[in-house]
Amino acid sequence: MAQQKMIAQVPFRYYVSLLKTYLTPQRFKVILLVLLLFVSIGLDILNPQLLGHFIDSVENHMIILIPIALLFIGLVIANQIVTAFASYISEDVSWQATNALRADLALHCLNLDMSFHKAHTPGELIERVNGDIAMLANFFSRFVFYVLGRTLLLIGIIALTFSVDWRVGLLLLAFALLILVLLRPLQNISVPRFRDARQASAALASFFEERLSSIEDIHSNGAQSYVMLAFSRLTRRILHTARLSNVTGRYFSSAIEIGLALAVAAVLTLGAYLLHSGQMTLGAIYVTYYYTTLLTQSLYVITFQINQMQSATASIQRITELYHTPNAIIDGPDVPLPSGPLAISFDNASFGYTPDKQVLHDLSFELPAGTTLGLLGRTGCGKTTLARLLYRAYDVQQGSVRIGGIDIRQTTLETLRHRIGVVTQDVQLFHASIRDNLTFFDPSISDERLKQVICELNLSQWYASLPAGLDTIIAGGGVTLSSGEAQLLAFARVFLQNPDLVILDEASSRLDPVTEKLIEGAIDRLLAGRTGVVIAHHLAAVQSVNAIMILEDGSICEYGDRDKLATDPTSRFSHLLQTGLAEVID
Ligand SMILES: Nc1ncnc2c1ncn2[C@@H]1O[C@H](COP(=O)(O)OP(=O)(O)OP(=O)(O)O)[C@@H](O)[C@H]1O
Repeated sequence: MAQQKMIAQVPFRYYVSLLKTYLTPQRFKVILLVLLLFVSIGLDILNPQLLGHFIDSVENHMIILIPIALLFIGLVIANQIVTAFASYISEDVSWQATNALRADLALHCLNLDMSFHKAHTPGELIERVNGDIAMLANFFSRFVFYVLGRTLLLIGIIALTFSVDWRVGLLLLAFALLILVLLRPLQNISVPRFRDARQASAALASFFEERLSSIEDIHSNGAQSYVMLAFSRLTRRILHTARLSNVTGRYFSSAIEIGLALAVAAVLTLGAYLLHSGQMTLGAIYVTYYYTTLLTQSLYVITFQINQMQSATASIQRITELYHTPNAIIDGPDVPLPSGPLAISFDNASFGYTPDKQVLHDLSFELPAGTTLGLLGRTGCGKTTLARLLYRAYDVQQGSVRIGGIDIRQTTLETLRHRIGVVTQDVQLFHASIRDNLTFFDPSISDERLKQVICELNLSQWYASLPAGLDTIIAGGGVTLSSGEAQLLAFARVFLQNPDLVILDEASSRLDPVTEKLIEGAIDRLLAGRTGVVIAHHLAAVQSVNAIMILEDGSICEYGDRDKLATDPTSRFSHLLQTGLAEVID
């Protein structure tokens, strides 16, 4: 219902602004295209006149028949060349515009906040950025240029027939208006059908993407048949909606065909009457007949393109919706953060993912710059959530979070995230080379720097075993990394970024004892001279931190200097040290 409301609200000026934004950079090509269209329209109108002359000259001026015929053939060939050139430019302009829009939308999606991404599956967004935008290519090329061109042709034809005989002109004008008026209600029937069809296809893409990403669970549970059941339900919906939308589209061509038959009959009857009364020549009747079919063809093209536009309309509506989805995390005025390690402070900060459930309650603490905090607590107590607030994956609902003394809402996301390095529990690797996985496709980082970081992480031996060094392709058919190795790569990424605040979320939990030992020293080096937050389930991971915080149900249960807490027999931390973290916390 909300969607329906939104759809009804896409204003005409949005189409204009879309065209203006994406066609202005290509204005010279657009001007050339318009000129070519004019030439082509002129030729379309001129050619039947030649044929009329030809027919009228058959009886008396045989001598000029051959030149007329040759000129006619020449103009037809010229028209075809002009049309081919125009269609090349039109496709070029439309795909350039479409790709520019695609890039803008992709960037918008990448920048949208985490709550948006939790609510929309990647499959759904891929369908928007790919499927819906492909629909728009039609709008940019065929609709704009063909419809505009054909409309001009239509006006030209009607003006010319008026000059031949005002009664014929009036008849064609009435016919064109009638068809255009009839199309309006048909359009209202089609738009929702097209939209449903696109939505059904987006739902399938989203479903399949989600299932493929959990393929391991599906295999291990033998759940293929259940997946296929849901799959066939979705494909049935596609069948139903696509059938309905395509059949609705047929109404247009049927209306046009019937209209053409009526118009030709009316024009020929009128022509016969005028011929008999000596007011019209046979050639003029032929020209009128030709114009009637040309006019009908143009109406057909216009309505067919409007028909196509219906799908573009549905796409535009869905793209508009996505494009105007505001980012919940808004850049501040870019108050600069101090250089060097960054202090952290939470002031009465509260947060919940949903309004009905608060996850962190009224947190207040300060962590001086250059010190490291070990964050402990039961599963689900809010450790990861606290870390997410630091890099503004989400914003607090009450209170504030300050980094380097600055409220993080006063900085920009770029500034903030540039200064923070994060290693999360789930390391995402791309199907790309080790180099690209380390640098996030940034070519300015040299191979020497990468090798230096690999060496610092004591990964030289592992690196030597890679078949193609930094060019080794990982994931998606390439070299498969263990989760430990993947985490080591994530460490290397943070090393390269050289941040002033480092967050390690369960960073060592997946490492086997040997690998863990391997990078222990590297972690110390990574945290040295920086502020650090280490979320851990292992007490070993918080051995060298300066401060300890224990969270319980989203509140601070204990916070203080690690050594002091360790030696205070009444502290929760010293109790953990004696009993072992696993029994008490997990
Ligand atoms: N994206 C999310 N949307 C809604 N609720 C969430 C989301 N992420 C976490 N939660 C909920 O918030 C609470 C705190 O989760 P959080 O991941 O911060 O805990 P944690 O202490 O890091 O747990 P763990 O030790 O298992 O990683 C949990 O109840 C969890 O279900």
